[in-house]
Amino acid sequence: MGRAAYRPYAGRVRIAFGADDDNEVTRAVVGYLSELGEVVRVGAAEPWPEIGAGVGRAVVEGRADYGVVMCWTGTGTAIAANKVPGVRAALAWEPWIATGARLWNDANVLALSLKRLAPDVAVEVARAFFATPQPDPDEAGNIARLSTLEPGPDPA
Ligand SMILES: O=C(CO)[C@H](O)[C@H](O)COP(=O)(O)O
Repeated sequence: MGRAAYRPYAGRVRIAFGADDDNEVTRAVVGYLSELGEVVRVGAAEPWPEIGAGVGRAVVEGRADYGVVMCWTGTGTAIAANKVPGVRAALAWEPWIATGARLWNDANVLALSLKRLAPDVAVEVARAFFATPQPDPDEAGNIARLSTLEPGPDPA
């Protein structure tokens, strides 16, 4: 899977973005996302669980096509986003992981650490995520299986 496999997005994408802190890494990522499409900011002043879940809800409710969450580790917002049924949030720290999350997991939310990635690396990871628009068709069964693991509605 080399760089030649990456394809740019055809149209403008709507990206829900939430972070529980603001630094040069979050600003670099938001700058890149703003070039890519429309950035829908979610819950800047809220604690990380609300930010992660808020971004997840924006995606599954169709207010955004994808989400990006950031916190110190990236893990808390990823966990919170994954509590929302229909979200497939993936923590990535290098481009190959982000590409694989799109290809093999159809991840719809990218989670990044705002403390442990350099700004240019964070942007490269996001670029890899958004340059991979279609999941691998061979993984369709496994990706569909994920939704069967989600809790169903409470019995009446
Ligand atoms: O990485 C995080 C969660 O995984 C948070 O960003 C980190 O724990 C800081 O949170 P708070 O400002 O609420 O102490």
